[in-house]
Amino acid sequence: MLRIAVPNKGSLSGPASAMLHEAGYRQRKESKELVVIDPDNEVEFFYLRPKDIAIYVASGKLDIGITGRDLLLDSGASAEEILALNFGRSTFRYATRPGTASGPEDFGGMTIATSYEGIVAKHLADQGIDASVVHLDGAVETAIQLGVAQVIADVVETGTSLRNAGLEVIGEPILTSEAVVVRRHGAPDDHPQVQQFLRRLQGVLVARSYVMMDYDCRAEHLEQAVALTPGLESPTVSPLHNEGWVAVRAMVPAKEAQRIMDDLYEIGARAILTTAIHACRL
Ligand SMILES: Nc1ncnc2c1ncn2[C@@H]1O[C@H](COP(=O)(O)OP(=O)(O)OP(=O)(O)O)[C@@H](O)[C@H]1O
Ligand SMILES: O=P(O)(O)OC[C@H]1O[C@H](OP(=O)(O)OP(=O)(O)O)[C@H](O)[C@@H]1O
Ligand SMILES: [Mg+2]
Repeated sequence: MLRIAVPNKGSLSGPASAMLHEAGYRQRKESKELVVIDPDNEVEFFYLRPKDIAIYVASGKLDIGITGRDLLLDSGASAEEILALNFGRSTFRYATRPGTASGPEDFGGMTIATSYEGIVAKHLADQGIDASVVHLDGAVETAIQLGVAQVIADVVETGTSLRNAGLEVIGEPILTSEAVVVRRHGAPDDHPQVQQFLRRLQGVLVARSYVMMDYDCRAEHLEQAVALTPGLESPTVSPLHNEGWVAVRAMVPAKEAQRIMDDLYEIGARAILTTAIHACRL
C-alpha cells in the first residue's frame, strides 16, 4: 500500500482532496475521517495537519504527502518537492505599518511576529539582520496593533487581511508558494506506485489547463494553422472528403483558446471547436 498524507484542514484541504478525486482516488466523505483506504488503487490516505506533513514524510512512515512549499521549507524536515500542483498559491512577505521601515535592512532590534519561524529565522540570518522572532499561531496581523511586534511575516494571498489591519508589504517576497507533492530526501525516484501517482496528478494538471481544439482548413494554410496550434507533440492532420481541405486536432492552453480561435478564423479555418479534456496521460 502506498501511504499518502493529505491536508485535513485549511486552505489546501479541499483543493487537495478535489484533485485526488479527479485523479481517480477515493477520498473521505466527511471531515472527521482521518484515514481512508482505497483498495482498488492500493493507497492509504492519512489526513494530517498541513504543517506536520513534511515531518511525517521525512520520517519515512509515509511515502509522499501534499503540503505547501512554504510549510515544507518552514518545517526544516528532510523532504523535497517533487511536483507543484498549481493551487494554494500565495506569497510569504514582511509587512509593517507605513513608515516603520523602508526594507528588511531596517529590522535590526525589532520584533517580528510570524507563524513561520523557520522561514523567517533563516531569512534574517541569511541577510545578517539581528531581529527577534515571536511565534503566533494565527491572526498575526493584529500583533502590531497590540504592540507585540513592529513587523509581521505572513502568507499573503489577496492582501485583504493586510489592508484591513492598515499594514503594507515591505521588501521583496520572501518566497512564492503553492501546494506541492513531497517525498523524503534521498527516496528512490523509481518507486513504481509513486511514479503512477505523479502521472495521474500530472494528467489532472494538464486536463485542467488544456483544451482539445479541432478545426478544418485549406491545405495551403496548414503550415500557418499548425504554427498557431503546435500541440504538445505535433497536431493530428487528417484529409477531408472535400479535396484541398484538412482536419486538424491539437491540444492548446485553455487560457489562449479564444485568441487562437480568432487567429485561426482569420487565416480561413472553419468549424473550429474546443472540448474539455477530462483526463489524460502524457
Ligand atoms: N489565504 C491563505 N491563507 C493561508 N494560507 C494560504 C492561503 N492561500 C494559500 N495558502 C497556503 O495554505 C497553506 C497554509 O495552510 P494552513 O492549513 O496551515 O493554514 P490556513 O489555510 O490559514 O488554515 P487555518 O484556518 O488552519 O489557519 C500554506 O501553504 C499557504 O501558503
Ligand atoms: O491575503 P489574504 O487573502 O487576506 O490571505 C492571507 C491571510 O489568510 C490567512 O489567515 P487565515 O484566515 O487563515 O487566519 P489565521 O491567520 O488565523 O491562520 C493568512 O495567515 C493571512 O492572514
Ligand atoms: Mg491560517
